[in-house]
Amino acid sequence: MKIISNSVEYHVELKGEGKPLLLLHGFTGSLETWSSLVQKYESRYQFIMVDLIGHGKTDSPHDYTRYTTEKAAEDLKNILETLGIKKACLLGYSLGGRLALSFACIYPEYVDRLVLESASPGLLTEKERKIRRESDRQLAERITRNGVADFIEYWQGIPLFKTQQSLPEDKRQEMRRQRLSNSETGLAGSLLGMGTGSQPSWWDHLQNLQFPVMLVTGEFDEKFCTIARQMQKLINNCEWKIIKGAGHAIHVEVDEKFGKIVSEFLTND
Ligand SMILES: C=C(O[C@H]1C=C[C@H](C(=O)CCC(=O)O)[C@@H](C(=O)O)[C@@H]1O)C(=O)O
Repeated sequence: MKIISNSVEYHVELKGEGKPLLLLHGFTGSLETWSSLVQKYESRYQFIMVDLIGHGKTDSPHDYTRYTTEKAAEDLKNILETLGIKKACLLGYSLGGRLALSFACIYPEYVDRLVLESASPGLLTEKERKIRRESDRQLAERITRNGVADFIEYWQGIPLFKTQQSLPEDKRQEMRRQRLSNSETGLAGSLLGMGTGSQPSWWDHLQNLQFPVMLVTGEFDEKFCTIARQMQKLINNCEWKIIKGAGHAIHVEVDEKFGKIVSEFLTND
């Protein structure tokens, strides 16, 4: 289905019955990344899958200021309102986790429980954010100059995704296909508008979260395990799961184990 929020046409798919669960994919991804999870648990949850702005079948505006975290969070609020959903659980992966946390900080009244997979609350200092904005700007420039295929060739090879090299070929090809289905405009806009250096820092807000939060990181993803360790100290009601045998994209690398821990957390009243 298509839902329009502030002139952006979002591609949204609903599947399953039960507790509403909003699923937010990562940078260069699409809602297709959740197919394994949805297939296994559609009898327990009403899955709301969204292609984020600039991704998948959702619009990719040319004005990168339309991609800000705050505007993307407002879009998610508008989508939930359009669907008549007053409160939902959220599961966000990486960029989708940063957006899920941003949504939860801005619109806490809509959040039942929050699962953050390999995600951060942003960067602590303006100096870090400035440096990151410049590196994301250079990546965006590369995408615009050389195209998506060149960028994905580079992106899938960064150290953060090292563990994905040992995935079965069919899984690697599926990830590649999803990444290649995105546009230069959308990926560049996402980096420029809602990159890690462009979003607000939520570090000082973590202590205010009142709903249950589960952080999930892969044991081989040192960077995001370090971030999760810091986050857990600041969040009142917070579990942190370190998943053996996984790197950054846990829901792809160890999908069965990931689905089990998420489902246990979401049904643990
Ligand atoms: C490389 C870093 O940051 C990027 C890595 C992960 C985020 C993401 O969504 C990747 C999803 C994927 O390709 O599977 C991405 C983001 O949050 O936008 C970051 O730019 C890093 O070292 O922080």
